[in-house]
Amino acid sequence: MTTATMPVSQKDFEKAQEQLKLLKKDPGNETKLKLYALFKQATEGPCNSPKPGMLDFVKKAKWDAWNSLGNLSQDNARQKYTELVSSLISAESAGQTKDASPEESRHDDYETIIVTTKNNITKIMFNRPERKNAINHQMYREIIKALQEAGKDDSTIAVITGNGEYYTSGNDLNNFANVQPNDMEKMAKDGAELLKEFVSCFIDFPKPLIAVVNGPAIGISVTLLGLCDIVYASDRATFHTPFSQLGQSPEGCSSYLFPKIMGLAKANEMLLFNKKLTAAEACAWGLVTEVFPDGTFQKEVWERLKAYASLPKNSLAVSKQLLRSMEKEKLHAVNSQECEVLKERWLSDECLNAIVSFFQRKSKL
Ligand SMILES: CCCCC/C=C/CC(=O)SCCNC(=O)CCNC(=O)[C@H](O)C(C)(C)COP(=O)(O)OP(=O)(O)OC[C@H]1O[C@@H](n2cnc3c(N)ncnc32)[C@H](O)[C@@H]1OP(=O)(O)O
Repeated sequence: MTTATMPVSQKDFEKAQEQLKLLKKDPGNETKLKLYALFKQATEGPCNSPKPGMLDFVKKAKWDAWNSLGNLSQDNARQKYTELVSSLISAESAGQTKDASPEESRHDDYETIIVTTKNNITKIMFNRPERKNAINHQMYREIIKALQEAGKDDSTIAVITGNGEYYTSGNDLNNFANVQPNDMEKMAKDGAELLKEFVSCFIDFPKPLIAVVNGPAIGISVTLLGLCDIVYASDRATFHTPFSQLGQSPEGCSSYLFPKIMGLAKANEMLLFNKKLTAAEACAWGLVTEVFPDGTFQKEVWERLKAYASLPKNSLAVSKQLLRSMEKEKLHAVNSQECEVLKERWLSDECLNAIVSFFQRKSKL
């Protein structure tokens, strides 16, 4: 959470040092390192001392923490130190332990998704439950922004999930509604560009990206699972890619990744013939990593993710990038081609009839 900048005097800073000594509970190594780093930065400025040897673990951890503060000003470091001590004191007096489990912080500026960070995990949650989390243009843009930020923030892993009953019902069909005949070509061109950028963010995401599929998933939300590193699903989830039913064609690199994941014969059933999979089938076909009973889904999955997110962050990131690197160029080429084909599909009578049918309440999946 961002706090307003309030100048902190030298006297407040010294008082915070005294208060820290009164803490009854050990605040945990992570917090102690943060305090050490902020203290050094506040009193000596940016870290200029030579990096300790790899095997000098304690000194190296302290040096890394200090060095990670970069050019943070001494005033700001003093302020952050004072705030951290004050939050530790309040947490202790409220009977809470404030160790390696910081509070959840909510990222501002999003309307269609909720983005939070806690326990080294940035969670991006589709948040239009009354529309089954259908992805409108604003949501595509917000997810792009959230992924770009999550790729750079301090979190170790990122999670994508849905709020409410659905994971998501896929593309919001209103994205095609109310378009004047003269604007159709522009709608298709802009849509293809947005889609290409959106899928690219998944291809390039630099850290482990985990899908927590809390309920039914449709269309693009299913194809993107092939670009996630782990997929956990509730046994209530289903997986449906009704592209031909909608007069459309596969996206999210599924035309390339699904045959690799599940074999061509099974990919054809999903991508050509609209076969809807249960969670158990999706797991047997390799699209889902593990299925959990719905009653214990959230508890079991988040406990597991919390443990994963405490693993060394950089090691996870480089390993993920290694696993993806050989395919990246290919995936971008597939994404471009899929978007080109879709651009044409969106102008086809087959697609337009399917959309009209949905809005006339004649067809639902
Ligand atoms: C930049 C563009 C990129 C494009 C990328 C392309 C991607 C391809 C795809 O994702 S294809 C998949 C598209 N999705 C669908 O076709 C799903 C359509 N929805 C349904 O079939 C049904 O709504 C349902 C099966 C998901 C749920 O049915 P149910 O009866 O349980 O609930 P309702 O239909 O009453 O839903 C509640 C309201 O939400 C609206 N809604 C749900 N999903 C969508 C959607 N995808 N698009 C638009 N609107 C959706 C639904 O219309 C209801 O609204 P209402 O209360 O006003 O009637």
